[in-house]
Amino acid sequence: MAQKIVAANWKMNLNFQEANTLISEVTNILKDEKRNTAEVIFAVPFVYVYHLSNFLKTQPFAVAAQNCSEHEKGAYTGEISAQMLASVGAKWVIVGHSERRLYYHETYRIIAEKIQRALQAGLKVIFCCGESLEIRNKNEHIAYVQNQLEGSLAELSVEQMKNIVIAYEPVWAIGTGKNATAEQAQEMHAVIRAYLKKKFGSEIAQNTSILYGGSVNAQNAKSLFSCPDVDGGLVGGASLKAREFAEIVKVYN
Ligand SMILES: O=C[C@H](O)COP(=O)(O)O
Repeated sequence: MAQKIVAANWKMNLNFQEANTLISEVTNILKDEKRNTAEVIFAVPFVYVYHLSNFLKTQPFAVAAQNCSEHEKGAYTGEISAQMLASVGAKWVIVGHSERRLYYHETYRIIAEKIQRALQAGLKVIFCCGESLEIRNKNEHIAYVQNQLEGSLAELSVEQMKNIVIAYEPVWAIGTGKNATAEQAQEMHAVIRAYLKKKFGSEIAQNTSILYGGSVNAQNAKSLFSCPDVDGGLVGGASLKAREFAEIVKVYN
């Protein structure tokens, strides 16, 4: 059975003070709840990873970074390695987000290398995939996502796959307020699970969490999360509002 997960992706938002306020508000709201079944992760800007990991140390919430370098270490000015992130308390890292693929030209190969670095450093990975509107309109979305999976996950072992979560994020739904319907999400999640079964076997297919991302909010989370192959969400905009994000987490209560 795959773990249910609700992950916040703050992207490049919030100054330090705002970040502290938000995390305090969210965790305060959630701490009085009967402990829900979902794991809650906050993917925060690099510069807050150390501080927020310490802040959450005694609480049942984990910190993720939003990216890491494909290199282990050395002369890569401005880069942050997976090992550095692990050493300051990150437990997770997002890899292959469509914004990284689009704006920073991350290829399947670079993403595969980042995944290897992250796993070597002991981080768990949220691997993102998803098609653009153009590809969906050509009805090529299924083959496209299958290629993304094959392009970056194919070399992983079954053992390594135990530390991978997949986030299906159709690009046309990200930040647009236009989420995929439950049917569209379920269709692709089933495709992803079928890929996992074929490539890594039934156990990995059953136990890998597959999250949906793209305009998830407190109104649509319930219907999206009740799809049989949707194991939670990767939430952008709505994760910047304490009450709304907490409502999304509470879908699993
Ligand atoms: O990583 C999160 C996704 O890009 C979704 O962002 P959004 O919830 O603002 O659409």
